[in-house]
Amino acid sequence: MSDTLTSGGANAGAGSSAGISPSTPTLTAEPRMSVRSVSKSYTSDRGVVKRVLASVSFNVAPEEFVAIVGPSGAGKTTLLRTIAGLMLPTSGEIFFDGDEVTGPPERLALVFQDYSRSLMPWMTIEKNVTLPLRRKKLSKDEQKRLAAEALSAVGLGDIGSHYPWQLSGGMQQRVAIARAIAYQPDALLMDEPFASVDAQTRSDLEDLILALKKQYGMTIVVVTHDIDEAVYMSDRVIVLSGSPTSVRQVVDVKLGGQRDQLVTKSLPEFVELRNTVLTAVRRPVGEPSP
Ligand SMILES: Nc1ncnc2c1ncn2[C@@H]1O[C@H](COP(=O)(O)OP(=O)(O)OP(=O)(O)O)[C@@H](O)[C@H]1O
Repeated sequence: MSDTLTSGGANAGAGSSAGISPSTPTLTAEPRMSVRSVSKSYTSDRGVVKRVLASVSFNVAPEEFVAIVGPSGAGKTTLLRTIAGLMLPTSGEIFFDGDEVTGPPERLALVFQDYSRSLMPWMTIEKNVTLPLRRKKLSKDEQKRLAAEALSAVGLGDIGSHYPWQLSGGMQQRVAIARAIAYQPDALLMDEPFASVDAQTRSDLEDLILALKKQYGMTIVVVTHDIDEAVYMSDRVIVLSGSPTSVRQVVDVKLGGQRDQLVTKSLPEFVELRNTVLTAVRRPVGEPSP
């Protein structure tokens, strides 16, 4: 285990409040995503400027699973939306496969927490899943094939003709995941994807995402409030400081590729990693990391 900043080339933003020194990138391959000194401020109608991100820097390697955690209101969603190209940074740059992100990259898909707002209630499940595929200009048959394959991959093979409101919350979130998978993205960004489902469904969806990641070889970045979830699912956990946010600490999660809800979470290494992440999240501003 390491709680330093060397893995995957992640580093603390300049002037990190935790006083962590920048790391030496260790990646050999070109990163899938590179967040370089990204700052983001919002300006209110009355001209008040609020700085939310303060020089955030880290890389994400191809097929890596990175979890982002941090205090409430730190700017996690802002960071994810900026990486997704849904808004531009105030300063700094984001690269996806070496190209600067100036809008949503085509090979990237998003899953948000609120499935009830991300699925179109008047469309069948099949139509919801094929919706983003229109961007790819595929034939109708190919769209249907990809939708059927993705729905089957999330365990919902036979509900293409149903409507979202006929499904449980967990099933709707599976549909949102299927929609992302059908798009065959290289990378998946997820913002609190399991926050609105019950505990059992949550662990099922965590395992589903891990299985899909293996199957499709995706790079995944997830924002979560759940420290156990962050450690259980990821290869690295990036801990953000309070707003204005920078990278406070990066924790390598060396638990191997095979995760199991009972076995993995009972390992002493898991407990130690969870404590390391929790301590980093709770550390008061200005207090250096151990
Ligand atoms: N579009 C916006 N305009 C102005 N301020 C915003 C906007 N979006 C977010 N903010 C502010 O930026 C700060 C960070 O918000 P953000 O949602 O990114 O944090 P978060 O870490 O994801 O929060 P949470 O942990 O509660 O989900 C908050 O103070 C929020 O009010």
